[in-house]
Amino acid sequence: MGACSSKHEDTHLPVIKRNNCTDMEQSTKKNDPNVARKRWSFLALYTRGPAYYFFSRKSSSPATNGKTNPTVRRFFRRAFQPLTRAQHMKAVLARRHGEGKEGNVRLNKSFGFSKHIRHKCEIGEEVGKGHFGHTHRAKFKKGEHKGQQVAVKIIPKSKFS
Ligand SMILES: Nc1ncnc2c1ncn2[C@@H]1O[C@H](COP(=O)(O)OP(=O)(O)OP(=O)(O)O)[C@@H](O)[C@H]1O
Repeated sequence: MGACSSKHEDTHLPVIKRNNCTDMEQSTKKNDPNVARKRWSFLALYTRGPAYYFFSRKSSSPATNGKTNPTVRRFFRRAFQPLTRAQHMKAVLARRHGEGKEGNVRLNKSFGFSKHIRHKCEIGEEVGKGHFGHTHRAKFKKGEHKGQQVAVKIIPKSKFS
């Protein structure tokens, strides 16, 4: 009827009319999202799951009333706290010694020399610096290694806590 008008009538092109609308109008109605939504609204199963709202950044859950949940975001942004220097050192040593698979690893402090190393060695100048300590040139004063030049790495006790 009068509600459906077409440009084709002006240009005298053949127009096939069906249900008072042209084919062109039928196709535009098909592409209209409102029409499509109405048509499929009876399917209650066609809804987004909670995982969609949980993981998508742009959309927000209807439960939060359009507002984002900062706690959830913060949780996902930083899943693990960064290791402290001591924890890092423990992890490195555990990996080096092939431990860590059991879970609870204890740091082995039985290596190296006691604080009386200066009685045994003559400690010279610093030759380098590592992550955890500094390395010095040293020479044994007594014992089976007397006269031998070595490099001694000094790790402060604070790094072991
Ligand atoms: N035997 C050596 N002779 C000469 N220089 C050395 C010797 N051992 C270490 N150094 C010097 O000391 C620096 C630091 O050595 P270190 O072993 O502490 O390094 P690192 O393993 O990287 O340290 P970290 O394990 O603490 O991260 C080296 O870069 C090197 O220049």
